[in-house]
Amino acid sequence: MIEKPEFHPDFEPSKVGVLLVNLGTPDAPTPAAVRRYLAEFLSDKRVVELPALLWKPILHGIVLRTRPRKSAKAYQKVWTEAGSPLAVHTKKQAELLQQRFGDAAVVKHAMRYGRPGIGYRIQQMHDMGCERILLAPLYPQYCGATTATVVDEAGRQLADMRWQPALRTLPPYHDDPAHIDALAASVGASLAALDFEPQIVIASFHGMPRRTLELGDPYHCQCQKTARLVGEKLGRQLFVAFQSRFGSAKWLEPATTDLLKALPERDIRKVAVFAPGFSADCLETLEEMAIAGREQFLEAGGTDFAYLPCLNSSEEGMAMLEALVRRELGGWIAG
Ligand SMILES: C=CC1=C(C)c2cc3[nH]c(cc4nc(cc5[nH]c(cc1n2)c(C)c5CCC(=O)O)C(CCC(=O)O)=C4C)c(C)c3C=C
Ligand SMILES: [Fe+2]
Ligand SMILES: [Fe+2]
Repeated sequence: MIEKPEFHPDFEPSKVGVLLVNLGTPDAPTPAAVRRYLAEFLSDKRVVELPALLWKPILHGIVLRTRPRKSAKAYQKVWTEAGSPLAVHTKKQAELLQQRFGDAAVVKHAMRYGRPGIGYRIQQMHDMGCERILLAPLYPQYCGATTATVVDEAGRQLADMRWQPALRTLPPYHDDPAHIDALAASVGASLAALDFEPQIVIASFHGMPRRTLELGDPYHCQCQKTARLVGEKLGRQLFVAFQSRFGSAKWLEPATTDLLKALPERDIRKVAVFAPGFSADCLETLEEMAIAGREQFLEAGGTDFAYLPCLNSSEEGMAMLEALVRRELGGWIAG
């Protein structure tokens, strides 16, 4: 029998990990917690692409003094007993995906801002024996402010590790048939359950500064493609709009709020809105669309408004995630 050298450490058997990542959310719906979250999020150069000398005084002198209180009020409207909806859905997605993979992979979730952090999770999974990790940013459309910053953050963690896991990243899945089928099935079922027939259905994506489109970010085109493909599958045209405008620069248009306010004048009084850029419902969909968007539309003269939920941890959504992840794990786990 060959003796193990005394200095040789014990290793866990090699495992495969899957890390689902979403944006992040405050720890509590309070101004202090929201301020901590916004300070981290809005200091990311991938999110606000302004020179630091110009942006830091605005961020610390204006934004972080005013926005936390306003945003905390918005968070309070959607907060649940289990916590922030985004955190609840993302955790659940990881738990259900873990059940689908069983012993074949270790599945965890992380947040780009706030907790649990990406670096913490990569280290934890590596300590558990994951020598191969699939990093899966849960953004169907690629955007520097979302997908790229997740990969940047993982890179910072790897830079500090003596023994790095091998890393793969999930590509954008805006036009993946599994994604389009899941969205069409989910939206189709939600529309069929309504007690009114919407005259139009709006696909509302998170907005981005228009400049990012001019600089070559594929986000705008990928949003248009998702909406076109889902529309084809549903057999109806979808209207694309962009929500959550931030700051005074020009953002992608049309803005969802402007569209909702203008539609009743054109005698469009029954609408349904869904948010195919979000893999889980969150502040931006539940407060900005389902609550504020509804009010804006009804005040402008609309009569019927429906917000249709994201895929979240629905059967369609989980089947899609499993299909995407299984494909990306090709060669790492048995077919
Ligand atoms: C410059 C500002 C912002 C850019 C660019 C931006 C891009 C972007 N964001 C998401 C997804 C989410 N954003 C969320 C919240 C949120 N977003 C911004 C600003 C920008 N987003 C702010 C200030 C906030 C915080 C809330 C507020 O104060 O209004 C969330 C929800 C988080 C939650 O806790 O529920 C998500 C998800 C995408 C997909 C995107 C670019 C494509
Ligand atoms: Fe955002
Ligand atoms: Fe485009």
